[in-house]
Amino acid sequence: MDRLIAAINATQNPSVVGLDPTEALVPPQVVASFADEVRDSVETPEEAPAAQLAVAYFEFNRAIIDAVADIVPAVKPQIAMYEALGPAGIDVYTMTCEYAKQQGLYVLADVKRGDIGSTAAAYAHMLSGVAAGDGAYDPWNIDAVTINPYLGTDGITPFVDAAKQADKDVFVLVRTSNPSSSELQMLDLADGGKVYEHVADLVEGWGTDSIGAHGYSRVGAVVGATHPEEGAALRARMPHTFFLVPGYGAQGGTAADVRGMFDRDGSGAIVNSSRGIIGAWKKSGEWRESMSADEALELVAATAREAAIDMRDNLRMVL
Ligand SMILES: O=c1ccn([C@@H]2O[C@H](COP(=O)(O)O)[C@@H](O)[C@H]2O)c(=O)[nH]1
Repeated sequence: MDRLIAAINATQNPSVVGLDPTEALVPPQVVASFADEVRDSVETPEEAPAAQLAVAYFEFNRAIIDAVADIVPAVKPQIAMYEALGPAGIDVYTMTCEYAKQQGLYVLADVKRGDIGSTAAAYAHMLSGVAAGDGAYDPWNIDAVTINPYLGTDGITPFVDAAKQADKDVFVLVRTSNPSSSELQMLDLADGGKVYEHVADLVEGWGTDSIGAHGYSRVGAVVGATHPEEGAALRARMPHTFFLVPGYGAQGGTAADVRGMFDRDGSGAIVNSSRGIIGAWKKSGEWRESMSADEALELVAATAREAAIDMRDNLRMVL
């Protein structure tokens, strides 16, 4: 976690931009501008719409990354949006991660893996790469992954081991931001605690032997901005666990809501916003159907930067 904390300190900005493109979030003229190029490159006509969207996602992401790389420490590409497009989407996912790394950003792959140990070990190669001669082939260019703890310790250990080996990090779901999260996470345990509190204790334990120079381990926790009281209680309960805090903006979380998830020094957490930043162009009222694709991308970039600066300034105000 030390590299992430150093990047946060360098930008004085504990926020991460979520790269979650969807067809509705990319200006239509940007998608349309790739029609000819894609028609000539696909093997079957059926592949064309997904391939066209995938190329558009990359240009959209690139415009956003260029617009925010000097003011944010990290990006969080959400793999679901890319997987939905098949192989072309996966290619664009890896291209996006690589491009973000080249711009000096910490790349947090939101992939929410979780499986039995042997399969988790395969998934964990996303962090460690695969053996190639004397070295390793690492096509993903990421710094961290999100993981789901439902399968317990043997589903987590391969990721923690791979993170140690590759000097990377993991973030485990503890108290998620979604409305139904309480169905499981708030269940009472026989000893009087809640399920999410037990998961929190496991996560703190999984990190004990990887505590870095800033006092936080490689094993972080996902704690939703939509649960301010529980988030603050978790901060006290998990002194060595860095938090990834989604749910800011589009899901209703505010800077005041996340204040308690930071430590006394204003460290210990990074807050994500995806739609609030990458979809800011739609709310600006400045988009016109008559714009060219380049003009639309300029609007995307300018509004994303503005939204990222607003978020940074709002967080700074409460820290
Ligand atoms: O508890 C969780 C865990 C993950 N997420 C992910 O974060 C982003 C949030 O997107 P917004 O557009 O800012 O709402 C998205 O990728 C989720 O899958 C989460 O929201 N809550």
